[in-house]
Amino acid sequence: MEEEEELKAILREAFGDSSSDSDGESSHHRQVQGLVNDSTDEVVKPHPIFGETDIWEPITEIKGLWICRDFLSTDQQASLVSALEKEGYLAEASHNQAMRFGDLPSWALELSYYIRGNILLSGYFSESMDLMTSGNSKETRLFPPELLWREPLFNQLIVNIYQPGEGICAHVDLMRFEDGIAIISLESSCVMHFSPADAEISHVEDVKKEAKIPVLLTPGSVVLMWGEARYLWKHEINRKPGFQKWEGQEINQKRRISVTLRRLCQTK
Ligand SMILES: O=C(O)CCC(=O)C(=O)O
Ligand SMILES: [Fe+2]
Repeated sequence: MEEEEELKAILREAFGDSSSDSDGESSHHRQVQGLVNDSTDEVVKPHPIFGETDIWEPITEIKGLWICRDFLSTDQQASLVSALEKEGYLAEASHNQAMRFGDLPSWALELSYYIRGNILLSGYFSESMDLMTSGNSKETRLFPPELLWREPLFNQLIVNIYQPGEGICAHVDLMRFEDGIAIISLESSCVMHFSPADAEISHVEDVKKEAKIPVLLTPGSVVLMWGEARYLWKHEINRKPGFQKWEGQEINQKRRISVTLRRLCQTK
């Protein structure tokens, strides 16, 4: 029971108090309310809120790298693409990139709430391991609480639009961004490769300098990158012919859109 009270408080914190919210009819509020059985006031194990499943998979070779493949349902992906379209992000035909700092548009705030909520819920309802608590070793944690509870969770976004054949070179995200980055994928699937960042190679145990770890980014998925994954590994997407293979099959490439959410380091 105590845990249930705690969970309710956390959900209220993550999503706002729906009873006192003028926007009480918005879908995520309704869904969150659905976690508490009105007649018994008991917390029920939820239907996944944001997609078919809300399972977070660790990429076991890389500490701090997680993916939730069904983060956004097909409908939610379509709504996000049309929000981007309406705001002019998709206007250019060629590869382009649009950045926003500070006050994020409402769809990006909603994505942030979804990410926080989804992390919290999977931690609470995971039977095999508690993904959130400090009792867990740092390496197996989904996302450290100090990152999860910062306000705002994210204050910068990049929308990348890639035409078939276009990708992004191997890089570590700039140090002006804090730890804890989320990447949402839309439209075409693609393989993102992770390789050790040379300068830091000695810090990554048991990993060969040439290691290249492929991760399949499916539409509607979200990737979380923190700690070693964020600082000690480069990530890249090479969509030149021959590089986008998954389980021996070349991926049929279409336009791909990604939304990257980050937080700028505070300036003194
Ligand atoms: O498009 C992606 O999935 C990754 C984008 C990225 O790595 C970046 O903008 O730093
Ligand atoms: Fe990046």
